[in-house]
Amino acid sequence: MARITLDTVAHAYGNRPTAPEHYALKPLTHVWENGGAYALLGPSGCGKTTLLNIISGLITPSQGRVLFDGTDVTQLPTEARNIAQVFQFPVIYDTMTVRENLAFPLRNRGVPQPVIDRRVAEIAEMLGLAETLQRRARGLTADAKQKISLGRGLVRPDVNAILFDEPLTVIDPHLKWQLRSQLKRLHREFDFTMIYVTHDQTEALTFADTVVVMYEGEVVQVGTPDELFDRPNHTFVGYFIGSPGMNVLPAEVAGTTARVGAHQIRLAEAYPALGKGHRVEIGIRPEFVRLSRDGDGIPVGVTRVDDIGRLKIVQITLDGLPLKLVASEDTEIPAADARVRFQEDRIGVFVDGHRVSGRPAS
Ligand SMILES: Nc1ncnc2c1ncn2[C@@H]1O[C@H](COP(=O)(O)OP(=O)(O)OP(=O)(O)O)[C@@H](O)[C@H]1O
Repeated sequence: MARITLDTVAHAYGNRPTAPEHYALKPLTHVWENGGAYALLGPSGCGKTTLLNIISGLITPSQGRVLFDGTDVTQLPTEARNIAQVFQFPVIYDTMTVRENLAFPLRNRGVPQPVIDRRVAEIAEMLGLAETLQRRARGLTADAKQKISLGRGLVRPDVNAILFDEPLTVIDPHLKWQLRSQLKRLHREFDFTMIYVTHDQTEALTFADTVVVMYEGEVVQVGTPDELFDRPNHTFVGYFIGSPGMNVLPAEVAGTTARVGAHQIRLAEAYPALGKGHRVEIGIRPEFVRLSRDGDGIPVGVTRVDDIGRLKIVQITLDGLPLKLVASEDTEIPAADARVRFQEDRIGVFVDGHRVSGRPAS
């Protein structure tokens, strides 16, 4: 296991990057702590695989350094980094048995046979492959083949890190849930440094202790699932994490007031006058928008109500701007003259997508 440091690492696939948008990965400094369970989360094309490949050595970054426990490995190939990788699609030997496939990474390193046998049995048991150990991989289902791939990634106990690139994409949804929990358990048991790439927030939030959120080649926030929910640093994080995502409204902000259309919304903190050539927005999660009962609050139109069991998701418009709120199942949703309140201390202020901090209101 190793502590992996990325020191102002950036990457452009073209030869002569001249503008920030030429970079698939914009400059990033980050430390992946020894034994951490990380998810790298973001939409398609945001640079997740590029970042993972820089760590594994499949890509040499255009700039910056990669350090494993303080040693510069930037120019070292994958084989020299002692990293295990699991890809989206099975990487296995079809003509070998399941046992031979699982044993391969250990045999390759000259691990003694009794240790191989023990470790293969342990991993096979954990992944539900014990019954198929004698079978050739060729005839197995896509699910089973990907499980073998996972097993090959997990079988070596001495790796610096295990990198997973969307490893459950081809797996049946029922099995997905099960495998995710098993990976989590395995992390607790063996304390591997694991980095798990996904564009699925459920997958990221259930697997990881720390989630690294990427957007357009940039890491926009690193935090625990709770931090990402409670205090998104970027409107994208607010929108991407949570279901439904955070409401984002264009606003004019000065002092403790946000003006949205014709309405004034009180903020818990004070801000200097923001704007002038920048995009100013406020963000509030649907969980913190409440229907007002006392005839006070901001008038909204209700456009749709979805019952999702114990909760209702209510779609509303505020001066034509679409918004969502979450209410409990027994909440009466008024057909007309609805008004809402925003929970002040849950409103974030964002300039050009990035959260800005206010000062305590006097
Ligand atoms: N070999 C390459 N040559 C040129 N551009 C590339 C190459 N690989 C990736 N890119 C570009 O770099 C950007 C980031 O791609 P990357 O594969 O890292 O994103 P991702 O978040 O992993 O996406 P996905 O989830 O779709 O795999 C994209 O714009 C992509 O088109």
